[in-house]
Amino acid sequence: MAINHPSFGTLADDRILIFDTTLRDGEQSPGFSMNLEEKLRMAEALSELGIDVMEAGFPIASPGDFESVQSIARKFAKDGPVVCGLARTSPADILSAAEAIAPAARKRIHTFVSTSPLHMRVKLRMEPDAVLALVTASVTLARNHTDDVEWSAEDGSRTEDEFLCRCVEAAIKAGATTINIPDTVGYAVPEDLFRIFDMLRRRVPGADGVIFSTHNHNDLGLAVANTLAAIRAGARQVECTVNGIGERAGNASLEEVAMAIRTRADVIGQKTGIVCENILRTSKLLVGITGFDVQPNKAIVGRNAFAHESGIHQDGMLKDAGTYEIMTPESVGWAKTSLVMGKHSGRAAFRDKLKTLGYQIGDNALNDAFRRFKDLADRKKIVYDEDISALVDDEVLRGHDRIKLVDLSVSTGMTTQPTATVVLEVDGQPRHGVGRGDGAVDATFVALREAFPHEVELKLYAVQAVTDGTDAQARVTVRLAEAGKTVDGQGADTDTIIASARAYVHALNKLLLKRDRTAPPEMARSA
Ligand SMILES: CC(=O)SCCNC(=O)CCNC(=O)[C@H](O)C(C)(C)COP(=O)(O)OP(=O)(O)OC[C@H]1O[C@@H](n2cnc3c(N)ncnc32)[C@H](O)[C@@H]1OP(=O)(O)O
Ligand SMILES: CC(C)C(=O)C(=O)O
Ligand SMILES: [Mg+2]
Repeated sequence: MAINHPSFGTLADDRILIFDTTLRDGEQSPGFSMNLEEKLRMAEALSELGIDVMEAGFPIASPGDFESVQSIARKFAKDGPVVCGLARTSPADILSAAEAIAPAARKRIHTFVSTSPLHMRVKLRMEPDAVLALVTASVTLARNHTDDVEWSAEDGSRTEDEFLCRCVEAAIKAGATTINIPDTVGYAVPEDLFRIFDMLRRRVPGADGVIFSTHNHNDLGLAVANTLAAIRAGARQVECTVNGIGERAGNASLEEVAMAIRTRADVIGQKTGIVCENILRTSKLLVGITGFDVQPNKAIVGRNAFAHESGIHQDGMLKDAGTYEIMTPESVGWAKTSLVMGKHSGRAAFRDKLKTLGYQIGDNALNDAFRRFKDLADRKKIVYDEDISALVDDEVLRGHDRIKLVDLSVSTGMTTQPTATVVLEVDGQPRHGVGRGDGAVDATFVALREAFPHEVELKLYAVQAVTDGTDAQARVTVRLAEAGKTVDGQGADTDTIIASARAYVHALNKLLLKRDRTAPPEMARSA
């Protein structure tokens, strides 16, 4: 049945209201406090995200909280989401909330009290009848200040059915327009949520004229599942936070709830007003403000949420993204799917990556490059595009080399003279060389000269890290000069000495090519 609500008018049967409490319950996460300017920026982003109600804070909690709620209310003085302030049952709380939200075009007071036996006995130290009286008094007072009043049964999921029904009935009679049943301690399972909402909607007089709301904490990792169960039982408002932040293990995450509703509309049959394309940037804004990143595997907004590393998945993705993606990354604000290159990647993804990096290489070169890529991926946690470019440049450049570096070992230390042993293949024949030097690189170059005797001048030796981190590849440039001809050789590897040897051998090959072009054939092929 369509509900007529003071802030939303007639609410369509298939519309779920998103009540965002990032600025209130979310801010209750240890270390997540935001200052006024940060809250205003978040408020702007949340409004652009299309939330329906913004719980802007708990005005009685501190002068700072009061000021932020009031400033947010001023920001939405003409239009925007419903601005909500939280209040306990005491008149001081309710009056403070009323004053703070007053400037907003649409405003809500959210008043709550615990209804579970444990909370009433030990926390409030009150008899149930006294709590019931507070429900009526607090909602009545709140209604004197705004038509839009939400009442919450704190620890509602651990409240006895009979008493919960009496409290909800009292709140409705006193004028509450939204009834929220929180799973305050994240104890419930989806079956509990379905049962509670179904029970309340069937048993409480006046239940069909109000919006039921669900507010779930994630202590058992069930906040989103519980939220969906409540929707199935008729809840029309969902309380959630960006990135799922909130008290202890957090609240139901806004992005997960919104995308579950959208992606599984076939089962859930509802929709929200969330502008899903804005999800990622809102999440990133919160991360920037609080300094707390989301875990990489976080659904929707984690950096791996649309990243594929394993070869079989990457192959499927290249054939049809539907094979491994249930929603598009673009639909929540990501630029595109990322095929992450790592040790689980296969040839299909590697070929595709080369294509996007602008390489066109034949099958043999591709196979050689792929072998080196797998070897690199075994040694390096993340293989970046720059690593692949360095590796392919290295491989392509070596395609027709007469001299190939087959093996290199170096021993060095503070009290031993560095010694290098190299194995080369020159025109298909193995050559060995051993060299000692001032350092490991020097010894390597001496060993190379022994394996392939030549007279050249070393003009430049430069090392550069391809990416960050101690496992980054080094890109080495070696400049050699011979008889007025100068060549640059490049080599890349996670080991600087190997990269240096590769660069030297590359430069030597270039010199041989130059000799080939200028000398008669019989001379050119001699070392
Ligand atoms: C489930 C939730 O998320 S509820 C919201 C939780 N958020 C916060 O608590 C953040 C902001 N809180 C605060 O800044 C402070 O706790 C304040 C300003 C609200 C209160 O501070 P204080 O007056 O020093 O009280 P204190 O925090 O020590 O204890 C809370 C009091 O509120 C009472 N209380 C708790 N809930 C309610 C309620 N819904 N209605 C009336 N009283 C309540 C407690 O019984 C306790 O009263 P007591 O001091 O008589 O035992
Ligand atoms: C104040 C209420 C709604 C709350 O945050 C909870 O019970 O978790
Ligand atoms: Mg909460």
